[in-house]
Amino acid sequence: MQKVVVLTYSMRPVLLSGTQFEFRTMEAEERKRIVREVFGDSSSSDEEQQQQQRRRQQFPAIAAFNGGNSSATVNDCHYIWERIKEINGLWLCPEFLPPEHQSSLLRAIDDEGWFTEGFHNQAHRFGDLPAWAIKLSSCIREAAYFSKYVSECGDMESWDLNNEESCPLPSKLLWREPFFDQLIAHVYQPGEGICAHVDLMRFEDGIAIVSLESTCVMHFSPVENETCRIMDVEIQNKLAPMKIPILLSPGSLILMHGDARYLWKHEIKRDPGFQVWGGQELCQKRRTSITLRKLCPQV
Ligand SMILES: O=C(O)CCC(=O)C(=O)O
Ligand SMILES: [Fe+2]
Repeated sequence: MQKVVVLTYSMRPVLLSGTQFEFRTMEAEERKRIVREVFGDSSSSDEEQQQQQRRRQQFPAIAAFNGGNSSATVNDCHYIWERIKEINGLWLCPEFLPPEHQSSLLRAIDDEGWFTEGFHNQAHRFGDLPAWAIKLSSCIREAAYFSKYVSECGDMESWDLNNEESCPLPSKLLWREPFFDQLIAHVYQPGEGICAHVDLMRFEDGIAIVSLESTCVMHFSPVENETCRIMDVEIQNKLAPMKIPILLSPGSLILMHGDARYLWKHEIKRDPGFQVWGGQELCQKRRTSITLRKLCPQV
């Protein structure tokens, strides 16, 4: 029997078609050393190509999404993220899924038959996620791992393993298993949205939202708390209208953790006058979104 040792972040021995896979846990330092060994510290363009090839082999989720066609890898294994500077823990990847992946995702949702009755606009799934959602989760993990972002001074930066703030998700969330075990698919007709809320506390930190079809603006506003109540009126007035707009285009992904998940509400208001970007009212069509979260362990 062939025996393969896979270094991973959690202990999961499994047996797959005659091959025994033994998963061994790695400590953070060892992980860093291996990542350095595999990807190297510095790179010429040749080396960079080889690195990308190796990464593709290691993280085949994107390729698998498109029937094994590895040429479909987004941004050649580097995902460009925007850190929303006003909100700690909020990251946007505007071009997460290329159009062909968006279409296959919409087809997969359609095939589930959740929305065949026109009046259904939300479907929840707990526990074992459908195969397409598991692939999507892997793509999200890949995107968070192979991230580049535009720094304050406008330079393109890569994730610095020693600086969690430069990564769209802290490693303890990025490498948890399962990454997600709950999903909601929403379908919004023009004019429909979702009121301001913080996601329920029964879900862990680290939430992903993938947007499909019509572009929309999601607004983030701070949760009112004791500090707000005791602040003087002038400060309150300054804070009250504070709404941070984020443009969610088709194929985009947002990741929320920490403050963004617990201290800010998010909402989509599609009444006239609220869906404005660059001074222009957005044209509204049907919008679909997929929210992925992990349930807190039951006590
Ligand atoms: O549709 C969206 O983009 C937001 C969904 C959302 O906030 C949720 O499912 O909790
Ligand atoms: Fe939400």
